[in-house]
Amino acid sequence: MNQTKPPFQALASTAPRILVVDDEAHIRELLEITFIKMGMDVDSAENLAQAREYFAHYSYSLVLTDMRLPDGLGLELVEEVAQSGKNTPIAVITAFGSTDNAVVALKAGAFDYVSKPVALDQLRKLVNSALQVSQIKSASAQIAVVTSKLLGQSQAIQELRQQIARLARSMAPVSICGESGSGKELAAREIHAQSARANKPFVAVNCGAIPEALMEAEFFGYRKGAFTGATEERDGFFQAANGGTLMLDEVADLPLAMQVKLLRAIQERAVRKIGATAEEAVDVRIISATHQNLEECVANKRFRQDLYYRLNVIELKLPALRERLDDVPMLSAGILHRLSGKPVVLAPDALAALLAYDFPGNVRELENILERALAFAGDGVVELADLALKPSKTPSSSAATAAPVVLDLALDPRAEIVEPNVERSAAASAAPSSAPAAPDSAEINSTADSKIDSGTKLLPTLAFDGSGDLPKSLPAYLEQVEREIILRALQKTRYNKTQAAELLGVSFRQLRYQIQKLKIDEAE
Ligand SMILES: Nc1ncnc2c1ncn2[C@@H]1O[C@H](COP(=O)(O)OP(=O)(O)OP(=O)(O)O)[C@@H](O)[C@H]1O
Repeated sequence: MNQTKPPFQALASTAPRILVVDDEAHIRELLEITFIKMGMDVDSAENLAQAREYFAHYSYSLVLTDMRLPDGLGLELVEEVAQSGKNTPIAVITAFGSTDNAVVALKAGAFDYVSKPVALDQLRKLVNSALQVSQIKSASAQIAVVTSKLLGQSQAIQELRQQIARLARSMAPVSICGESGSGKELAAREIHAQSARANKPFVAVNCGAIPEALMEAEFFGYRKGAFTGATEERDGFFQAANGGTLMLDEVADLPLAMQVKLLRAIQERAVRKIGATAEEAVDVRIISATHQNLEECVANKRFRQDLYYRLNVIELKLPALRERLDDVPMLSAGILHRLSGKPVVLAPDALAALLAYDFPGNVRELENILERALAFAGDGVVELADLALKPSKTPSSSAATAAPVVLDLALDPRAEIVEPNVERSAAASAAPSSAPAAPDSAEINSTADSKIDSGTKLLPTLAFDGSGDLPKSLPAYLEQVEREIILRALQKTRYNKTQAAELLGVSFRQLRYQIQKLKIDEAE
């Protein structure tokens, strides 16, 4: 405990050093003892002025400050430390129940917070994360540039990569917005991969894909015997992501009742399994994403303001591809290389056509276009016609023999990126078999085995009968086939997209993308 020693002497110790700022002597003492037991050196300050002096003289692995101090607010220190350029993680101690303060501090640059009364195990976790952050902090900016999977050299993407590297050092919830296919999930994965949580799970949950009746079980888990069919205890998404990151994709699709439960879990950092009496602590960083305007959802009362406030601590905006078309050459080269595994080039007029396109489906659409083009391209060159960007172009007859329906869906490059032991997407895991059944599951089970017939069977219902003349436009024809099949699957599943996707053998995201792309009105 160094408060009585003459300050600012040269340091002999190489142990991590922590600065505790609190005006209450007994709290300082408790914290000092805890940190010393953890093998750290501790300096204590009882007000802002002292804290500033310490911070100016020493390098710290963590600063931990109370919010209310005799000569000012802990928030001022948060801002000063965050802007000091020293990359020191700072965390705040908030009064019990004062989560608003925590949000304000996180927004100002705090790395994390603990609430009074301070739980020692939470404190230890916080310190361990801070130490890891300090260790990786200098390397992380370089890692971001060298190993980022977010391709592109545009100003917007460079800034995005820098923002991600900064966000990776904090625990603050991040809300990612951007059009469909613009890279929101990829960005979330990067934040996780560059954070101190990288070796813990990243769990992506598609909130729009979980039947409402199963949500609580999916998010929080359940105890054996909690309801009929709960034959064994099961963890939910929160437990699966413990220590790591939980991505709530399409968060605007959460029903209001679930929003209340989620807010509580996030605030308390604890969840209660269905059928359990006690809560269990969970240490999860939340990243949410949506392509909808959350503020509008709040204004329309479809999204709770308090949850919005809690999730939207830091906002990350993904630019649409049409706003950064200068990234198209690099993205195309990267995607073609990934898909074909050998050198493939874009003919100059093909590249020019892509540069003139506005990509309503963003990078995912570019991937789709290139994947389809690769199927047509020969000799390692993708020609303009292979892109099939303009429906008026007459396709070659050899292309017309390709199996049409399978083509667009099966070749979709967005097959879920499954990383070993980290992924548990809601769409993929669907309902726990033993959890309460979705209202229409009985009907689905009866059809689940019989996948929709292959495209050739459907052809007679379309203008082209496959026997003589070629269709006037192959892309338009294929779209029509695809639209018809998707509509049939949707009707058959009473517009349950998760089950329709299962029926068609594609992922939920793939189906949702096709529905948007083909502008399928679900009331059709
Ligand atoms: N900058 C990028 N560099 C390389 N690939 C990218 C980039 N941005 C997106 N992608 C790729 O585009 C596809 C779509 O990205 P992603 O799934 O992250 O989008 P999204 O915004 O989460 O979509 P949705 O809103 O539909 O959930 C993925 O295959 C992803 O790897």
